[in-house]
Amino acid sequence: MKWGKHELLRQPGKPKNNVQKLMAGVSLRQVSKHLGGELVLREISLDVGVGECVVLVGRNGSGKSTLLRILAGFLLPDGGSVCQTVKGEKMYALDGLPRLPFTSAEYLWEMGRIRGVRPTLLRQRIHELSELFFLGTAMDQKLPLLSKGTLQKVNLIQAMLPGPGGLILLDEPLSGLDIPAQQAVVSLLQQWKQEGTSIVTACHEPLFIERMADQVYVLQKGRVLRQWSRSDLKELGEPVIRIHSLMTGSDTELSDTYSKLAEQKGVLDIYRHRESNNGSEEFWDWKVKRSRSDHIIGMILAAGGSIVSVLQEESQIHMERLLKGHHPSEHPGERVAPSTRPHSQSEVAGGGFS
Ligand SMILES: Nc1ncnc2c1ncn2[C@@H]1O[C@H](COP(=O)(O)OP(=O)(O)OP(=O)(O)O)[C@@H](O)[C@H]1O
Repeated sequence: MKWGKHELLRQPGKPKNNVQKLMAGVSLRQVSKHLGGELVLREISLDVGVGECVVLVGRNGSGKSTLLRILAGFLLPDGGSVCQTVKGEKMYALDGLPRLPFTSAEYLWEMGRIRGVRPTLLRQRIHELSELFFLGTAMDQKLPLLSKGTLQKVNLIQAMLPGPGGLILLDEPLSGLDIPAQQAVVSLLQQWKQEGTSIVTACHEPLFIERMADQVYVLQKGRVLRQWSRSDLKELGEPVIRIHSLMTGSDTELSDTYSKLAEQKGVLDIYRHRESNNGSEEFWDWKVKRSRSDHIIGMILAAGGSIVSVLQEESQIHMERLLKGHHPSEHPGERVAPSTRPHSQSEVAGGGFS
């Protein structure tokens, strides 16, 4: 389902595209914050343009939630300045939605009213968002009884009631959500971004980062370790498809096939899993560029292999390395020569899935 078929959340007169990206939508300069006697944010400077998405990544305790709370105005910085010229509402879905004794529907209604959304519009928005996030009967359940993922959906919906424009702050928005709900959130946020909504979010989902981020700030112990831009993410190249194939033949034949196919354009990695020491069957896990996947599947079949499964789109961001400060497109490992080993071990060409 594509949000906006009713055009309700589109602000009249606002262009859908070509939103001017002002570097001064939100600016933090040298912001520091102590909590419990500890310096948890150290001289953070950050700019969010209008219609830009900034993603904060970092290990637990690196300061992401504290930074979001400062942007939301829940915490005041001890040092530095926060300047916001973004027009429109400031919306937030931060961690820890209180489990108040309301049903989801009651809670969303009250939150919308507090935010000043007119009743007719509010009713429409609650209806559309609850459908989009597949809330179903959970609308009539009390918040304390909701599952973690469902509570997260309610949290996101309450943040989105004012509609696009302004600034939205999201702490791990996809956490606990099922795949359809994750996809719904990402496509809605993509649409909101195009309509000029500035987004700041702590998120560790590589595909979210790849699709949404204009800037990525890597936090480490309260500092900005690295900052990456959209152009850095563009170096990631196109999305990746995983193919699982069954290959048959003698050791020599399989090695020949491997040598031939591993060099094909668009092949990024191949893991070889031998079924048994004596047998002539191997499972190969492939990582290939999407644009070459049909061609490579054809080559596998032509080599006498069969396709066990094809999985869609994997992000090329290596999160662990990103958190350590490496460039988003940098991958570990080099291609190694193929060899055959027992089933318990696997071979890898060109690094690994990790
Ligand atoms: N109210 C508080 N009092 C004292 N220390 C706090 C408080 N809130 C957070 N901290 C500390 O501040 C540091 C940063 O916490 P924060 O929640 O911002 O990190 P985070 O990057 O969001 O972590 P996580 O990924 O686990 O959510 C941590 O060391 C945390 O223990």
